[in-house]
Amino acid sequence: MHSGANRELSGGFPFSGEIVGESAMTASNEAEQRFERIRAQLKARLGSEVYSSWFGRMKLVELSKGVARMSVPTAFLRSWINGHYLDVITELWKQEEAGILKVEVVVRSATRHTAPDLEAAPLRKVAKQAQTTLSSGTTLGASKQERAPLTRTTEPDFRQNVLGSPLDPRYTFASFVEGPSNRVAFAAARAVAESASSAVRFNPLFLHATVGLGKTHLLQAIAAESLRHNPKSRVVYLTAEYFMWRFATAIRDNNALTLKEQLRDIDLLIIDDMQFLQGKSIQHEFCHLINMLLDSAKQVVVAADRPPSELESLEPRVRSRLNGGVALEMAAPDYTMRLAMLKQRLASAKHDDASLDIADEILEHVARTVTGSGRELEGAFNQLLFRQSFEPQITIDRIDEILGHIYRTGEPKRVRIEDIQRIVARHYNVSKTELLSNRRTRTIVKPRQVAMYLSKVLTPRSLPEIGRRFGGRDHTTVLHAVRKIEDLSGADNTLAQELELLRRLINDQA
Ligand SMILES: Nc1ncnc2c1ncn2[C@@H]1O[C@H](COP(=O)(O)OP(=O)(O)OP(=O)(O)O)[C@@H](O)[C@H]1O
Repeated sequence: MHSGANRELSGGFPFSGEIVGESAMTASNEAEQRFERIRAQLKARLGSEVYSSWFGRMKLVELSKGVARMSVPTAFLRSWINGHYLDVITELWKQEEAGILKVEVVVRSATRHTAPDLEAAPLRKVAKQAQTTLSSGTTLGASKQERAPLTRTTEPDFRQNVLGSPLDPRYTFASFVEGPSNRVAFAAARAVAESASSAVRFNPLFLHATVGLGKTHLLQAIAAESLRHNPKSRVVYLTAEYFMWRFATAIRDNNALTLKEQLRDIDLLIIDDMQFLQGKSIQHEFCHLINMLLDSAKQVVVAADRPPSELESLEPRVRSRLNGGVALEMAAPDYTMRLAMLKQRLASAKHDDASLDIADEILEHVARTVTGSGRELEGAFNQLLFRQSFEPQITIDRIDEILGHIYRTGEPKRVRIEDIQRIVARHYNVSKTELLSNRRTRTIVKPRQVAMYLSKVLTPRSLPEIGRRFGGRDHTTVLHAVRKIEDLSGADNTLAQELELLRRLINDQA
């Protein structure tokens, strides 16, 4: 994190804090008082039930240069408020402060921290799913702030409009360790990021690798670097799952046309986790979009866990379009790269806390023994840092003991959907058959939605796959369940505690 200087608001309210997240910013008392009055008026106009459903967790981030910026915890809340209440909020702000030109609602992405713990890996995936960036730094969802710190080279951008979110500023070319296993992919990524849109050479550029080998890091570095080279270019980074969700909600809210127009108007489209793109109509939209971009010589970059020819769930025409460019594989890092990654993480951690240190021989030992992906190394490093804080004289034997499960399995523990279903069913005293059935009684709907939610946050499974595992439901049903539980748990402490308890039971089981 970096400290931001005190600033003077246009309305004359002093405002100080950091530019990392709304939690880091403290709006002045006067601004807060105005916001409080707006909240009270919203409650009076809409009734306390509607108010608490949509605005209960809204906070003031900033009042600056004619812009009132508020934050909410989920992308869903943001899109709902924007779609239904932006006019009324704008009107109320204007009554409070005539100089307000614009009202923005952003997602509190930077405040989602999880403990540095290996089991957190699947959670990162969920956060990643909800990311989109436009050149103007616009948000649709949460960002991957849970990741361990790498060097920040840019400040997060909080400007918002209809699409997109700030990229994770730690994912840059500078923080990406290059070596024999990713050199070609790295060079292609740089070439794409540095070339003007008129000089498109590898199109589409398709990067593939198994989990945790740096695809997302490289994709986000492409986006960040392209924007650095050409700040006016329109860059969109999003995951396939998020693309699906955007279309599903746009269709539901009758604004698919607007979304299509926004997507048509971009210079660089970057799609992550392509293997999760499901559904005929969504694939049709996607195919249409990339055809249009490729035909107008706009760059498309795609990443997946396998080459295009093996993406069986994709329609043949989407596959063939992806096959028409350059496909490059990234493999696991060698010892030198692993050591460089660990050293880089340590340097970044020291940047935040100069008292931290880990002996070279320990880093070398970990680089020799944790031979899998960047994500495993990240997990091992976080464990090391955590242990060092209360075992400063830590020995190599002790490290082997702590990291043994990574060495043994080569992968963090995986939670299974069956275990989630079993544990949730037992907790709520329903049978697994009922959980998977079509019964819609409240006593069954809630456990079913909780189980779907936990499946999404505790496993790397896609929404369509979770839908299949819950009695052949559609992915939009799963998405609805995830959003519902996410929103309810923010307002309902008992539910939040239940979820925490279930998480523990499930993790103990894994
Ligand atoms: N070559 C590398 N240099 C620096 N960091 C790396 C490298 N490869 C992986 N990492 C780090 O490992 C972690 C996992 O990488 P990332 O999320 O980019 O993997 P991924 O290939 O997208 O995985 P998944 O398929 O699960 O989405 C990140 O913290 C990333 O910064």
